[in-house]
Amino acid sequence: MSAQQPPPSGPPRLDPFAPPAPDALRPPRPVAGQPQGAPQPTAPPPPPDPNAAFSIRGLWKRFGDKTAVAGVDLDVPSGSFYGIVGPNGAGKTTMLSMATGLLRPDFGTVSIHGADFWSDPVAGKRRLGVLPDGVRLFDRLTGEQLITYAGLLRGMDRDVVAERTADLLRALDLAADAKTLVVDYSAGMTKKVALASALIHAPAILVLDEPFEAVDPVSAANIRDILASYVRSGGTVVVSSHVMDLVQRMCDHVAIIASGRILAAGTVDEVRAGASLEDRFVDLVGGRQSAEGLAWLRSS
Ligand SMILES: Nc1ncnc2c1ncn2[C@@H]1O[C@H](COP(=O)(O)OP(=O)(O)OP(=O)(O)O)[C@@H](O)[C@H]1O
Repeated sequence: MSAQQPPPSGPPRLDPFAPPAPDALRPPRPVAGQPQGAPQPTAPPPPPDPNAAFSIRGLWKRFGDKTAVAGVDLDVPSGSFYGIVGPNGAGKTTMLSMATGLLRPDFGTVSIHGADFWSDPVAGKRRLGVLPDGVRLFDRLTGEQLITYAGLLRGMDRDVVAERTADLLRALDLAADAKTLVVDYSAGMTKKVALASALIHAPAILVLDEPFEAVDPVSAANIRDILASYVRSGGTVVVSSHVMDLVQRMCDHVAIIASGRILAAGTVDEVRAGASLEDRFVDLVGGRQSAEGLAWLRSS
């Protein structure tokens, strides 16, 4: 159809690629005069905290009919070691992807040290080191080449990149496999080389989605040491993990997320409220299933 032709008459057609109408995404607003027990209006969230490493307000993401993140407000204090925990499909990866520029939110804001992220994502990304979950790497490069590439992409000096690459390969126990193609790495080695690529430019904030998945215990302890010293020197770390015990020991703050909402957030001691983080998590999230339905699984 040429630009001169008038638009077709008749009822408007539905565009399958159009984003859902805002009102379809938001939680139902309580109606004035509803009977007792009806949902009450919630107070508007406070404005973004300019001192926080991340200040997230009213973040929403929907995929078709599925609401993955349903109005998250979260402040990650600068210099904190912040754990994000939640059951499978809770929305952790989706939330972190929106906070780090990998996925555009449907609604809401993300501020990094007071600056609105999505109005200038390139500036925001300069402050971040990100270990995304399940993103393909350039795996036809060797481990050494991949880390070097990440440093050069950040505009770093070649000599500094070479020095830091060697340091990172050594610290993450990858030096012997520096010349091996990443495609031939194990899952844990791949995780470590991706972590090294996120660290090379010494970012102010590190966001690590499941950094310990598939990593052996010695390497995991080395990574924990690296992250703890990074936080002691003023950096901020946000990690998502399913390992409650690890989060309780390693992090100073934690948020529990389920069905796209924050159920509890604060210091680890505030959130666990005298119980273990795991017990608190199970209390808040629920979902324990009995194995009764799997009687057929028992050997005779
Ligand atoms: N690109 C996508 N398209 C459709 N649905 C998606 C997409 N990404 C995520 N989802 C859905 O959004 C929900 C949240 O997924 P997400 O990966 O954020 O959860 P998660 O908390 O990181 O889970 P896990 O702990 O299992 O990694 C899930 O129901 C998932 O199926």
